[in-house]
Amino acid sequence: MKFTKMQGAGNDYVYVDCFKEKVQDPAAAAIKVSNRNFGIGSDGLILIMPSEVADVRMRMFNSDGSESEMCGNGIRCVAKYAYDHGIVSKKEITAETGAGILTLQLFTDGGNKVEKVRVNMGPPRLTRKEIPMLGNPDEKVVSAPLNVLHSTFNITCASMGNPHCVIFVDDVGNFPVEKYGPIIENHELFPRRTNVEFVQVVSRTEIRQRTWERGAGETLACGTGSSAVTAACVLNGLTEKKILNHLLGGDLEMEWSEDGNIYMTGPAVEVFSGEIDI
Ligand SMILES: N[C@@H](CCC[C@H](N)C(=O)O)C(=O)O
Repeated sequence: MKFTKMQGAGNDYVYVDCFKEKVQDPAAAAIKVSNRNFGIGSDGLILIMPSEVADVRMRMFNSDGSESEMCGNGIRCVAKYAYDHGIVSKKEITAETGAGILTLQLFTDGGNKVEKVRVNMGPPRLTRKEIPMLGNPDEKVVSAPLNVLHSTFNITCASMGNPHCVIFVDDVGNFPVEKYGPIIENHELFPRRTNVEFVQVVSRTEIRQRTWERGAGETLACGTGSSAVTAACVLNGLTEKKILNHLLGGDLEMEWSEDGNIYMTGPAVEVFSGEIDI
């Protein structure tokens, strides 16, 4: 299988061009290629596919083989691959995902390669039934208490096509993400599990985020997570609607716009290409 390794803010995936390649069992391939000792090493596998309703289609698999509806850092890299490898020739493109059809704006460098992408991530979906979460289906979850081990956290939850649980902490750098992340990911409140974001507010326009991803563990960045966090910051009255998010692997510019959609702007980088037996 021919592949290209790409990363967006350090959130790295193995990408397969399914305009040319066929992947029989993507879940098994995701587990194999993601292994950082015996495989290529990544947070998961992303298939770049033809679409009947958009310029390109993305399917995304976590490193444990589970499929997610959406990947924010991944969709920027899909857009870069599609433009740089001649699948599209426009600088505004559409992409079909499990979270619907998204519109992306591409920014190129001097060599006409994409270096930055702005994505309309759509609106945050805030009710329990949309996330999904147990409890009153029409209720929003904003700063609701959740007991984990011997601590109580106030959680704010949102779906960006995939589920997110946001927790504000005082010192995110020293927060034990590995201790609490997996317990909240698998908490009975979330029937499809959840991604978990730990966030420190630096100012009204700047935050720091670490993410425990469903199906992958702690990663260097999460684009859908950053979008859910932007909504959570505003809903809790902590920041303006336009913020700079510092993640472990880089920065994302975020905006919850007046049109109700969340816009994310960030880097997309091709690392290397190769071939692997699967
Ligand atoms: N890192 C991604 C999200 C990947 C999927 C997630 N782990 C899930 O299972 O929903 C991003 O940048 O959004």
